[in-house]
Amino acid sequence: MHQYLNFINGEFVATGKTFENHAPVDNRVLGLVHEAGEREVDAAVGAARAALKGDWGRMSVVKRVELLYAVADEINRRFDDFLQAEVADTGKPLSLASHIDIPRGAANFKVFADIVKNVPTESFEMGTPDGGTALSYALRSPLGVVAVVCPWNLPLLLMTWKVGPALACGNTVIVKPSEETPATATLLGEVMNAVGVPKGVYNVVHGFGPGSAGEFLTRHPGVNGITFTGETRTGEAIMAAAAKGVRPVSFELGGKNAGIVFADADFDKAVAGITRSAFENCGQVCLGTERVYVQRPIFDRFVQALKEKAQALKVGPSEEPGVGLGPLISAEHRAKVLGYYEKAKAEGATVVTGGGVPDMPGALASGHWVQPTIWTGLPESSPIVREEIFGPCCHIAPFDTVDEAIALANATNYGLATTVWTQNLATAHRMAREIEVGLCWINSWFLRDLRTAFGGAKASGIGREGGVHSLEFYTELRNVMVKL
Ligand SMILES: NC(=O)c1ccc[n+]([C@@H]2O[C@H](COP(=O)([O-])OP(=O)(O)OC[C@H]3O[C@@H](n4cnc5c(N)ncnc54)[C@H](O)[C@@H]3O)[C@@H](O)[C@H]2O)c1
Ligand SMILES: O=C/C=C/C=C(\O)C(=O)O
Repeated sequence: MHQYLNFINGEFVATGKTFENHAPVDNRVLGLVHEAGEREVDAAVGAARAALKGDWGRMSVVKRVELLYAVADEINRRFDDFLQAEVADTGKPLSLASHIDIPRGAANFKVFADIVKNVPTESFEMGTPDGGTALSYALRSPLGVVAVVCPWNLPLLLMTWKVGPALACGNTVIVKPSEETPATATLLGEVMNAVGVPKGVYNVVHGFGPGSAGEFLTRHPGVNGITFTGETRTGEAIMAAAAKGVRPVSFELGGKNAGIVFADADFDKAVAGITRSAFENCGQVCLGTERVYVQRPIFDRFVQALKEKAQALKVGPSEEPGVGLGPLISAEHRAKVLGYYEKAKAEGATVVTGGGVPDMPGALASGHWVQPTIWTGLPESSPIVREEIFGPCCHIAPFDTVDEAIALANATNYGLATTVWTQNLATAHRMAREIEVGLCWINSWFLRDLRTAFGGAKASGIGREGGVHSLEFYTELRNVMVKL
């Protein structure tokens, strides 16, 4: 039976306490995960602290950057190991993991290695009251020991999106992967040892949230900052933990994103874009679209076209060619999503397609499958339109004016992302300016330039990561004033 061990101070560490890791495609047991207790979390924080004081803390930026490039190259050299591990843990299609998850898992190290190598700081010269001058210059130093708490939907990508800049800025990290997806964070420990990253720089503790590794880590007084991606309500709990000791947080949280399609849009591109944003990764993407608003003249045509796209999605296991939709991550999450499917029916929604569970053959019948689903006809007040479902489903409603589209999109406590489809420049820029989100895609979705600011507004997050913006969280900026 495969064992997923903790990774502390360069060593793989078993504990006496394990839990099963299940494959979403057929619920088979993939292995046993060794849950870290307070002792292991304390050891990981101690190792990270020691590394800051050791070789890693004394290492030049040039050498650090070389090591991060080596990490990326080793991930790419072991591409298939990471691909198989990620696909087993999540059930996502091979095509998706091989084009997005694993390549980005490596790229996240290279982009921040390049940024820290090239980013300038500031300097000012001023006149002083005695008629002389003074020179100020800024220095960046590492934040210190950083806790990285990760979700299960894009496990490697979202973990290295944080570990990459953290290490590039000279910090050390303790990663707490989701209990649903332990594999690739553990595998990265092998990579760190293989390329010579000093022990204690990268640590992994497995477990759950409350009363387990997640809580022990975020409450640990030796942690200098917490970067977290997950549900908004989890963010609230972690923020409370971070308050003791006044530790900074960087949060990527939940969303209930709107997709807005104007009558003048390129119709086929808009249909393809909304299909991706609603159903990719089985709807388990925080940036995904669960609320679609379509301008009235093309509403019926658009609903029909999206229905055809949803019904054309091949549902099946990762390795099957042409699979477009895998399972949800767990039986628990599937029960949550199916609860919303039932709620929509009970509220009288028009079920355009889906709303249930596909028939799967053999062992696959034990997987966490749901049908891609489209609803119309519900009021904006419905929980289906208000609450994050995080599954392959969306509600489509018509609108008439730009003002109405903006009001509909903004009528949520979330503020993560939106995707707007129009060929009218004025409309596009007005939507971009007035929609209250951190990420606005025009005639595109999930198109990523890693140098740009990434994050959510309102209840969807705190702070921005990406490009030089990551340095604001992962470093302390010190101003030095010299009297000349
Ligand atoms: N904004 C983004 O970039 C982004 C990206 C991916 C996922 N998400 C969000 O994440 C959610 C899905 O992921 P999930 O179900 O893993 O989220 P989750 O909040 O349930 O768990 C995320 C991580 O937090 C840990 N955790 C839970 N409670 C904790 C606590 N009290 N203290 C410390 N750690 C705790 C979990 O063990 C897990 O590792 C969705 O809401 C989705 O929108 C957001
Ligand atoms: O599910 C959420 C996806 C988040 C994506 C990123 O953080 C990224 O592309 O850097």
